Amino acid sequence: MASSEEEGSVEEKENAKKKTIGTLATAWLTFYNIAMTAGWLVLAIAMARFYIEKRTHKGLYRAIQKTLKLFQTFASFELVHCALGLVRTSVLVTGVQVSSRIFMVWLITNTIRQIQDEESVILFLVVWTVTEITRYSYYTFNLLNHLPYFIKWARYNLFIVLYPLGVAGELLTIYAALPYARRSGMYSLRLPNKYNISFDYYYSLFIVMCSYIPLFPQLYFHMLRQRRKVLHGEIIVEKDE
Ligand SMILES: CCCCCCCCCCCCC[C@@H](O)CC(=O)SCCNC(=O)CCNC(=O)[C@H](O)C(C)(C)COP(=O)(O)OP(=O)(O)OC[C@H]1O[C@@H](n2cnc3c(N)ncnc32)[C@H](O)[C@@H]1OP(=O)(O)O
Repeated sequence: MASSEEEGSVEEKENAKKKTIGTLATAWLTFYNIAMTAGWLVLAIAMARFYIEKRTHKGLYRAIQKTLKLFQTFASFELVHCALGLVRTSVLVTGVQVSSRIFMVWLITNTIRQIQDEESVILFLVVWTVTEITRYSYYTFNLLNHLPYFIKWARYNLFIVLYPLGVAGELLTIYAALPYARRSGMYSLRLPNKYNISFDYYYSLFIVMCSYIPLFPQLYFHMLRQRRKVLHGEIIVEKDE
């Protein structure tokens, strides 16, 4: 049987280990949030400069696409953060949010070039940019324990308008992509083939569009609950999501 002295030192070691992990996690999250805020700020400046110089939105997506793809893909780390328990967020909610963005960037706007100049693309780009600058700066200042009230206010109020606008931009963009997806037969597998399976990207886009109906309200109500908790101090018992 271990003596009480030995037990005490095991506990001390465990506590020290937890503290080190906590410090490392905070350092990583601070670095990550600063990098993401900077990335989205660079995007905002690039978009504003493009529009001021060219006076048109045509060609804007092509001009900023590398930065967008880099930082939106980097957002996949958010799934790792909640899976590892570094942040108190549901993997499911984050998964839906991140995967829909990755899908929009890589499988819609990046691959279907003909739609890159659509106004709806600019709509979701502007909305995402405002959202992410606010969100990542909120996380950064929160971690540093110096959160200005206007950032807190913006984080938990702007989404009320920005979320529906972003969703509208995304849905209109997928809708604009439909004819090109149908004509090109891209990412589709027709029968007969050696795997004996068929997949139609065009129809799967309809499924994605329909999936916004049950999934978007979940995200929106999740944010409304967060808003009540953070701005009005309501204690909310979250069900396992
Ligand atoms: C394969 C094809 C799939 C297709 C699926 C199609 C269906 C799609 C339907 C959904 C459509 C979504 C569309 C969307 O892209 C449109 C837009 O985004 S429009 C723009 C407006 N959007 C927003 O405002 C929401 C932005 N997103 C988020 O806020 C988050 O992603 C979300 C997961 C929704 C919510 O975040 P969270 O639950 O984390 O809320 P909090 O910010 O309050 O954080 C909770 C606590 O965790 C701490 N935290 C979280 N992340 C960090 C971090 N990076 N660093 C440090 N701390 C972090 C946070 O501080 C909170 O801690 P505490 O409670 O202690 O204060």
